[in-house]
Amino acid sequence: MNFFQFIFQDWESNKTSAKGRVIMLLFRIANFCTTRRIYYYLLFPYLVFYKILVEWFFSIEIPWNIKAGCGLRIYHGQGLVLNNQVVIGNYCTLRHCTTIGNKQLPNGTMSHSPVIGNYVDVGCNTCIIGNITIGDQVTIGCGSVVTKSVPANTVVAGNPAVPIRKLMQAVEVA
Ligand SMILES: CC(C)(COP(=O)(O)OP(=O)(O)OC[C@H]1O[C@@H](n2cnc3c(N)ncnc32)[C@H](O)[C@@H]1OP(=O)(O)O)[C@@H](O)C(=O)NCCC(=O)NCCS
Ligand SMILES: CC(=O)OC[C@H](N)C(=O)O
Repeated sequence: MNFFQFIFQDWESNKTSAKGRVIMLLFRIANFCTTRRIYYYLLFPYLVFYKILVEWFFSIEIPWNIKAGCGLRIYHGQGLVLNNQVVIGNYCTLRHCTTIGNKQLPNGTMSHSPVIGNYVDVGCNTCIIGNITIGDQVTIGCGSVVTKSVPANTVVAGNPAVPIRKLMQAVEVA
């Protein structure tokens, strides 16, 4: 998928949220700098602008260099923090007051960050931390704390998050 297809898919996914559309457009331009080193140097002033506008003023931390699939939906656009090692699949939804990141291990090092599959729907006020994988088409209930991997087609909720339902119908993953 090329740069313009990403922008088109995000635009479509965020059609109910003008703020989501703006954030994703700004992110995709910044994320374009990961494609070649030269773009990083040429667009460095833009990366500074992106960081100041989106992090400081919008209170959204989507690092410019994360791997994020197409059609990423940002609902409400407040208080979202992602570690720069997070990987997000296609057509996921992220809501406000959500953190996806690493944790300190007993030996003092930092863990990897979660890898999120396709069509994952993350409820508001959620923390997903550690070296874990969230399978395709998982739904995470609002207020959940997820510290363990979640198999595909599962609804989890709570602190700690536990499966509350298994989805019978899986959508076809692009
Ligand atoms: C997880 C979720 C998708 C489940 O929806 P559902 O399938 O309709 O589930 P139900 O309401 O039938 O609840 C099933 C059980 O899970 C519990 N449960 C549901 N959501 C929960 C949550 N977020 N945290 C803890 N428990 C939850 C219910 O209390 C119920 O428990 P019980 O069987 O002991 O009575 C939904 O509750 C949710 O949290 N969606 C997030 C949406 C969101 O973020 N909205 C904010 C918009 S800004
Ligand atoms: C706060 C609220 O109910 O928002 C609804 C929105 N469609 C969402 O799922 O995030």
